[in-house]
Amino acid sequence: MESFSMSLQCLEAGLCGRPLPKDTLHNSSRRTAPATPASRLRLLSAYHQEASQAPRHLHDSAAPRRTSVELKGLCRSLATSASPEAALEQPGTDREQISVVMKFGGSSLASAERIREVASIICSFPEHYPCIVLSAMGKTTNLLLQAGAEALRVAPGGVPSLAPLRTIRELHRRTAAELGMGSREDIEGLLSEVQQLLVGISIMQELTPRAQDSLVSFGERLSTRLFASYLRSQGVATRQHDAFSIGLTTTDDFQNADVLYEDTLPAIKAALTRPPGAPKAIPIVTGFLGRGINTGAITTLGRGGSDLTATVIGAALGVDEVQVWKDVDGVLTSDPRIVREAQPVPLLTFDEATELAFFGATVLHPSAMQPAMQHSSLDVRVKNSYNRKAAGTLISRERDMTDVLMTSIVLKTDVTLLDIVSTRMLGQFGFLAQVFNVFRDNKVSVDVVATSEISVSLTLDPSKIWERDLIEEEIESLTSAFGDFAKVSCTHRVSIISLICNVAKTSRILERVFRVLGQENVNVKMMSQGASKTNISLIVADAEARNVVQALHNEFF
Ligand SMILES: Nc1ncnc2c1ncn2[C@@H]1O[C@H](COP(=O)(O)OP(=O)(O)O)[C@@H](O)[C@H]1O
Ligand SMILES: N[C@@H](CC(=O)OP(=O)(O)O)C(=O)O
Repeated sequence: MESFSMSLQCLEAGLCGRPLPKDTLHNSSRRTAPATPASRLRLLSAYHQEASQAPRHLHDSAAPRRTSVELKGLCRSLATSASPEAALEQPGTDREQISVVMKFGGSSLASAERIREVASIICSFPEHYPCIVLSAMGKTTNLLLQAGAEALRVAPGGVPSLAPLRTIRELHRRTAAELGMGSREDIEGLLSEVQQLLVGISIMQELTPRAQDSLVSFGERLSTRLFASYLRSQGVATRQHDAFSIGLTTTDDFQNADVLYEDTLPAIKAALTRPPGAPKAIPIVTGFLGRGINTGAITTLGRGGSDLTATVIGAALGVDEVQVWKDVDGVLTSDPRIVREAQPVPLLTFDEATELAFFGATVLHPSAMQPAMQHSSLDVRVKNSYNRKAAGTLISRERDMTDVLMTSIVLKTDVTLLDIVSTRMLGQFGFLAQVFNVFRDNKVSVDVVATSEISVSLTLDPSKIWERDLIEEEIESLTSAFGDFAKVSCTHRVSIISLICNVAKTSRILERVFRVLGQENVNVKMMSQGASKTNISLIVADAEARNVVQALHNEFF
């Protein structure tokens, strides 16, 4: 254990480790000219080669459970290339301020074994002073949501034995024990607080969006305390922060709050900037959570919102790179659950990543690129915590599109399609404005739109509908809101297939797309080319969608 403690201490002091090729991180403190896409590709492949020479157990997700003795070996193997003295001479080994934000999602934190792996990943970037953003462990957020729903169906006395609550309790206690930490007061305190909240929900027989956000916040509050304690037990100075206590301020839209950047960025910068001479500690910050500006209550940033927390913190601190560590080799050419042979995409622009996330690729939060695009000059790198050797995906402002045709194929299912036809004469003035006023007044988001002079076809964002328990009822009230100025027909269960592609080559792309659709005997209900110039959307029936995605993937990759 001592050796691992030492290595992590060295990491904290910026002394230890097998330095990765500096430029591969694209965030050295000595960054000079921005790397061109081609040079970044070369650097990515250099990193790939270098990393693949590391011991097998560093990247093999099937490797046996690592004991502390093995962990010692791992840290030693990371510290082979330089003596502390030599390492000191390298740039970035003695950072005064945070130089990188690293976010680890639930899948990277599913067990004690994964938590050890995350610690060793952090250890493998000795040239950086990291800020760590964590999601809840494994499926804890889903379990908390289930516990909330079940609390409404049981008497208060039945709450302590609710199955999801028991699973959460056991997971955190077992993990703490397996990490050698035994019973921890802070963890036990939060576990009893979450139980009290569930009892309250059961007594009130009410689960408001506000209470639900407080409820799910326990996932990240638990994981960050557990991880910070673990690193401390290994000799690394850490400081746990709840993002809502260090100034991450949002609107009061519970369950899907928007970050208020003017308030948030300076507050986070002040909270996480180390005063000169103060002892160094790695901040471990809750992802996903904020504080509502008017209510002062805990809010959440939408499912998968920890990616956004990471980029918000990165923008506040002015770092060059935010790394989001997942369970896949980067952003892939399609959802691997639909297309097994999907491949990593090495480079993406922020626009492409945003479209991809918005149209259904759950790998990134749809707003996560916003701080990078609007409030800083950072890049985002998607990496695999189960396979460090994989180069990952580098997301930046621009890339060379000369040779790009198709980048990724994304599927969003269970969408509702509305066809809205004017009942008035051709060329009716203000028809489109009237249509969109109805959506504004009903606060319903629209995904894909296609228009003619007297009709509009559009799809409704299923996540927004689901969050507000709309579905049938709300769609009915929405359609009646069109009154007598339009006739509305509604088709449920359609899918949006979004082709994230080089729209400058539309003719070549569509010629191949329609050939495939013809071969598959599939009829497209609607088509739209995004204003962002990175996306062509096709609307097809749900039942046909997965086959179409697979067939298009075969065609283009
Ligand atoms: N285009 C895509 N590229 C990569 N992963 C995708 C894509 N579309 C969907 N996914 C899914 O996203 C998952 C990773 O996102 P997520 O589970 O939110 O990670 P984390 O919880 O670690 O932040 C993958 O396991 C994969 O199943
Ligand atoms: N725990 C939250 C926030 C999050 O970002 O999670 P993940 O990084 O595991 O997708 C969720 O499940 O939505």
